[in-house]
Amino acid sequence: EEQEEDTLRELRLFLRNVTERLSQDKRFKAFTKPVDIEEVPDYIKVIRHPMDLSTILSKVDLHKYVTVREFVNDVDLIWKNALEYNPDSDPSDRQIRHRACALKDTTHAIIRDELDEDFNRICEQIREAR
Ligand SMILES: CC(=O)c1nc(NC(=O)[C@H]2CNCCN2)sc1-c1cc(O)cc(O)c1
Repeated sequence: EEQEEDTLRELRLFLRNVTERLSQDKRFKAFTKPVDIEEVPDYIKVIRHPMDLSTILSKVDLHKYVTVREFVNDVDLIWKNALEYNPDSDPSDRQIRHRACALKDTTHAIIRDELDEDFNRICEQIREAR
């Protein structure tokens, strides 16, 4: 009903704000756009479920997220893919793994500090009812 649409509108505003803040952070530049298959042809063979911050922003606008949990699941895809694709000890792998861990920790810290528990519970109840 109308109250649910008000709640989901507020969720989309929160998720857009978090996504834009992550996308503006220079550390996360590699995570802002889909990996270019021309540039990195073996990527799609190794990583079955690619994800990036621009795709997440598009999903917010397409009303794909009803809970913060679904949003965090997609952010988790980004950094887990980066850890999986960059397992080696060479400096470029280490640098992107460090940035992937920073993306994880930054996202979870924002959610812990800025998501109201009662608001989150209402979103979870809307998800269960659908
Ligand atoms: C996002 C990601 O996981 C990624 N990983 C890389 N790894 C490497 O280049 C490692 C792989 N092991 C051997 C030594 N090179 S480059 C790269 C990337 C960075 C961008 O700025 C844009 C983009 O589309 C992809």
